[in-house]
Amino acid sequence: MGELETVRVGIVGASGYGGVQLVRLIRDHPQLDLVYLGGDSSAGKPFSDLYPHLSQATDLIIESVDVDTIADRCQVVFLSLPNGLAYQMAPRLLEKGCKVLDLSADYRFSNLETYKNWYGGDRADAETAAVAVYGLPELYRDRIKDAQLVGCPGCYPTASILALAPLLKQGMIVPNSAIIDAKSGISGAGRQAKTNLLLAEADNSVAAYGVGRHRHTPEIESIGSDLAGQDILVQFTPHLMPMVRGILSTVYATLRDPGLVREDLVTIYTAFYRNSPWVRVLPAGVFPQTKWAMNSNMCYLGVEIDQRTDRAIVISAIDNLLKGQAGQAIQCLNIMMGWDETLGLPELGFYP
Ligand SMILES: NC(=O)C1=CN([C@@H]2O[C@H](COP(=O)(O)OP(=O)(O)OC[C@H]3O[C@@H](n4cnc5c(N)ncnc54)[C@H](OP(=O)(O)O)[C@@H]3O)[C@@H](O)[C@H]2O)C=CC1
Ligand SMILES: CC(=O)N[C@@H](CCC(=O)OP(=O)(O)O)C(=O)O
Repeated sequence: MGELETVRVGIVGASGYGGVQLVRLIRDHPQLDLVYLGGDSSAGKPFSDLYPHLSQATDLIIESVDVDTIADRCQVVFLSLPNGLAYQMAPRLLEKGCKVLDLSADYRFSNLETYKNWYGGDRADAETAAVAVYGLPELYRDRIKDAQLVGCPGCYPTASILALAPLLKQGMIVPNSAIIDAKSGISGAGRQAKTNLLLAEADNSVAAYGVGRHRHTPEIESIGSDLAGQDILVQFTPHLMPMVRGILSTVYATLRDPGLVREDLVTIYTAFYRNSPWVRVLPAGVFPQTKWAMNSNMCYLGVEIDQRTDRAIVISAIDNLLKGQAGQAIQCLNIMMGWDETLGLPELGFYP
């Protein structure tokens, strides 16, 4: 096999939690060359001033965003920005020939009306949105391969959809019966200062938020409906946990076939994810914890059936900043470039 091409990449939103993961992952990736960092309030500062412990990773200075400059320098651009900004940049970056991976919600919805209902904003980029591919490789690998624009999934949707997908795809559950109880570490909220994210507020405490109305609900439902081949609804409740990283998503759904036992589910899930190196289905009776996934791009799945209620219970653990965000974006890029899906990504987590 010949040498793989080295690709010039840039990050817009480099100072944030997604940006800083990307800097580290790109530095450890054999085929990527980091040539551009962009931002807003951090513009003009060397990245190493913001993150001195990463000074050996890059000596780039964060620049204010100028699409022409980015496109001149980069073949691939990661947009790691608050919702509502990527759609103002992506169409021009694509026009100039860049491949774009958006970590925000802007390109996750094939139906822009759904996006506008939940996120607001005035979208004039329907043509661009129509060519975006949802960046969950385990389900859409074939489409990601040919994509120029990938809308990377949210962290809760990644954990929750991977837990539900085999059940939905194979029509195994009663429609609308899925209930998702999910917990996230605080880094899921990004690096912004907010009162509820203060140590004094969040430590030694667990709280639900966005109850019955979190914006990841329509994202899970739209992908879930695509898998099920019919419109489905889910009940989704997120919780903020007193930890930095990780998502644990526990999914309950009523099985159509009461005769199934948990070993059947292990077999079905193992077969479904047999070509997915970043999903590990655990043996019967084993359930994951978030710490297993910390600093790994792996999603761990544990499955069970409660014979009394005929419910499948699937527990999914990921690192919200890796498989839930920056790691998954690199996984998508690997596929877009025709590289091995695992290239440059951390497999083993930090433990304990
Ligand atoms: N955190 C997580 O676990 C996950 C986050 N996501 C999504 O990924 C995206 C990034 O998240 P995260 O890294 O956590 O967010 P952060 O709040 O940590 O970072 C946001 C970044 O956006 C930059 N930025 C803000 N406004 C502008 C602007 N007008 N022009 C240029 N840059 C701007 C900031 O730059 P500056 O400091 O220079 O102002 C900062 O670097 C978000 O859409 C988020 O919803 C998705 C999955 C998981
Ligand atoms: C703990 C926490 O606050 N988590 C974030 C989810 C992060 C994420 O994936 O959000 P996007 O869909 O905006 O990319 C939240 O609930 O808003």
